[in-house]
Amino acid sequence: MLDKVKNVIIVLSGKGGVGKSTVSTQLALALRHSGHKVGLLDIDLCGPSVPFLLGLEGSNIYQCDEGWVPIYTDASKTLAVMSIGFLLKNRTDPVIWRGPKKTMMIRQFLTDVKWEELDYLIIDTPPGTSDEHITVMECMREVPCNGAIIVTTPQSVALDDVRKEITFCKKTGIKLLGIVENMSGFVCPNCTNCTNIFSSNGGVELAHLVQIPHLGTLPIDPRVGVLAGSTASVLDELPDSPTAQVLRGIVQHLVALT
Ligand SMILES: Nc1ncnc2c1ncn2[C@@H]1O[C@H](COP(=O)(O)OP(=O)(O)OP(=O)(O)O)[C@@H](O)[C@H]1O
Repeated sequence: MLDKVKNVIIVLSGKGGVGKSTVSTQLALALRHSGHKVGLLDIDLCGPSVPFLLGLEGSNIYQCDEGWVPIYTDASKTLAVMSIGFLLKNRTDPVIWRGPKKTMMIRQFLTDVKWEELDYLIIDTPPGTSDEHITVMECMREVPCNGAIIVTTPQSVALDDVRKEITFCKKTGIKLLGIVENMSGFVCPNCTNCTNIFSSNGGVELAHLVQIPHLGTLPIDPRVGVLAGSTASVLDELPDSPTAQVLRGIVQHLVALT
């Protein structure tokens, strides 16, 4: 039930391991930090990472008359989370499902979860343009979907796949809100200097090429990895970091759009 959800934002990438779930969780935490009520829906059925990233593994979903109740991270219910990870008996159990079953599960996440009043619902997706993406795009025709944020790393091997995702969004009519370039350079934990280990600027150039906004460039920052496993926001824990600055900018951009 998405009738009480004001804004829906999908986080996508053609490539695995580029930091979609990290960006999704930190964006959800940053929106909450700025006073919004937020939901985070993980539709990566085969590799759900949101329960781990927020330290919610082992949490159990229960059902009320109106549907599944999402996991709330705090008593004030400012962050609601749903993932298949909460429905598996063991976190190492594989989900071996064909398309129709995946489609049914994602539809249930959108229609059978009792999402309370939310300012933003962030949807974290698996890599690629498969059943999960097609289903969510179909469902988005019926709800107030603001559009998609594309996450990429700067290397051309990721950018090529990300371009496919952009074409997919255009074909399915989902608005592209912008590109986030992640893992762009390494911030030394000792001197805080940033070194470009791989290439840099690929996301910026792609945004320019496909004429969508570049929302920001996030460095590799081991301190961000350390925050995984808790509901600690980069904005609270590392307020002066380049990551926090970029997240603040993305939040401002999204709030201005919505
Ligand atoms: N900017 C960053 N700085 C440091 N570590 C990062 C950063 N972004 C992501 N990571 C780390 O990289 C790993 C992969 O990130 P994440 O799980 O978010 O990627 P993903 O794109 O969602 O992967 P998947 O292919 O499962 O969808 C995680 O261990 C995460 O902590």
